[in-house]
Amino acid sequence: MFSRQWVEKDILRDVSGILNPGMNAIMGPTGSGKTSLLDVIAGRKDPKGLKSGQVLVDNTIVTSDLRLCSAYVVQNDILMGTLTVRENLAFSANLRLSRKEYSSADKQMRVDSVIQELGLKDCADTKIGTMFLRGVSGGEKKRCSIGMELITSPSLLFLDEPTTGLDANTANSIMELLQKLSKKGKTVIFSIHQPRYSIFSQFDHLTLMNKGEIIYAGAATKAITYFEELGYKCEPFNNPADFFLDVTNGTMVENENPLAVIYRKSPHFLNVKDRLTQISDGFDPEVTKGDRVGYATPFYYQLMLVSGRTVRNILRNPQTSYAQLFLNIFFGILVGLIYYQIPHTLPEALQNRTGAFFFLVINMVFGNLSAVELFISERVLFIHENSSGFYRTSVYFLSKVFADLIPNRILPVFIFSAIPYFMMGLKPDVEAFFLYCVTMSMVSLSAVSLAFLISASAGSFAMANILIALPYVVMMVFGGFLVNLNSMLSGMSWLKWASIFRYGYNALAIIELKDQVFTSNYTSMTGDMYLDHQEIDYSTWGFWQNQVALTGIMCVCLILTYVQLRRINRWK
Ligand SMILES: Nc1ncnc2c1ncn2[C@@H]1O[C@H](COP(=O)(O)OP(=O)(O)OP(=O)(O)O)[C@@H](O)[C@H]1O
Repeated sequence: MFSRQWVEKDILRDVSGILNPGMNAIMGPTGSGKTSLLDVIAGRKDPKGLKSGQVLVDNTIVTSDLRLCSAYVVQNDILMGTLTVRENLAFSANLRLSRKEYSSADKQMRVDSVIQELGLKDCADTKIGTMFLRGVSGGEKKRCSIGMELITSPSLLFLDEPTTGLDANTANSIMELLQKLSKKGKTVIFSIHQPRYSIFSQFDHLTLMNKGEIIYAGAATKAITYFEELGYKCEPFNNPADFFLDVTNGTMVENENPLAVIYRKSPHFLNVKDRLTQISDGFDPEVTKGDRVGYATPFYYQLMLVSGRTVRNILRNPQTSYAQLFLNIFFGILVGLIYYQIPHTLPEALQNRTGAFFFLVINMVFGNLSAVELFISERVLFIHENSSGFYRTSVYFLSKVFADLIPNRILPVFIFSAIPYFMMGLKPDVEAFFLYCVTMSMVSLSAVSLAFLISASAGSFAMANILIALPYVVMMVFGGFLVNLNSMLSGMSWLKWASIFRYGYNALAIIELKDQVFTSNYTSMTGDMYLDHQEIDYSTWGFWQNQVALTGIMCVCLILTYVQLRRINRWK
């Protein structure tokens, strides 16, 4: 149960070749290793998995830096659904084109020309679409994904199955566009499953894969002759792509791949091997290490654009924000009604006040549970954009803090705080009200920060829900209201130091009860006496230490959130 056994699997074996500018197709049946090969060449596979071999681009060893200066179109389109096609393209252009070389007008022109080239004019101002919002069609989405990469005019373009899921005409027009680019001297490398003839005829170079090995790599036009020489006949009118798949099917003999063995002995491969040996002989890894590639745009500019997009996304998808606001108003009124005009007579005066404070803190903490979805729902988008050089991790993190934490988590708190404060008839004092709002905001911020940390650490909602429930419930028990912390086992009571509930509850109790006098028929009791009895330090520092502790929890959680975002695995 506790020991993990890793089973090693050979996914690519003895794969060598040279790809030049032009249309380079990687073809083969499903599971033959097309995507794996593409990812290795593109520097997107975890180097730990590569046991031997080297990939060179322009005589430079491929590192993850290649991701910043090449383009990669993934199989499942990853776009911001609430933005239009034009806005998505502009986002890519603004972040990935250097401001020194391109003015705003130049970037605008590039967006327009990509829209023109990809035939996206009719849907340029249509939103991409989300789960709840019908947007552009699948083909238009695919073209937009390609456009996001073409914006930078990359000399090296990788595409993982660019035609999968598209109708024949759309697939054809996309391949024609890629061919046009390749004619301009760009190296287009793509995996493709079963192209029709008109698409196949656009390939310059073909790499045929079967079970992780190459069974042919060379000019696409010479592939049929190669297999005919081996005794395989392509029937007239048969699509060569279908013919190659038929050839690969059924050629495995136990663990042997005879076609791969024959290919490795062919004069063509020996020739390629000689050229590769020459390249590696004249290759000095130190001299050819290549300069570190940086981001195209500065930090503050990225922050402005990514925050702007986050705000726009919230405004166009306002359900969560509305629900948050509605929930705050509803619970504010509910608390106000339950504890309406708390009297100054004992025992209600103390019981209702302390009960109300605990209820308010519970609402503040649990009302922010929605924050756990923040990094999970955008995880794929973040990984794709971050690893493709759109923006730094710190930019993404700060954009969430500015565009989500402040408007979504602080503003509604003031509404929630103000409603019950006056309905309950708490201290009619401006300073007390202000300190009460500060405390509620700090409770909200520290609870949200903890939710952010869980969100950045968990891969799924289910996991995040389990992980968030545990600290919230433990902190509630150690909040000082449900159980007397002094009577607790000393081995457990230290947990009170990490309880957001305790700091929030203590601060609210100090603000309201300090210097108040409560009476009953024959006796009177001061708030200070109650605070003494509960061992709550109500000195000035005693009050502020709760705020310091909440700030500390918030800072630690936010720093750890950033660390977790950096640790997310970007390798495929
Ligand atoms: N991380 C991994 N762990 C285990 N097996 C893997 C891993 N990555 C790839 N494979 C296996 O390697 C083989 C090649 O996978 P790959 O995705 O490259 O194939 P493909 O030719 O692109 O297939 P398809 O056309 O279906 O996308 C498959 O059998 C796959 O299950």
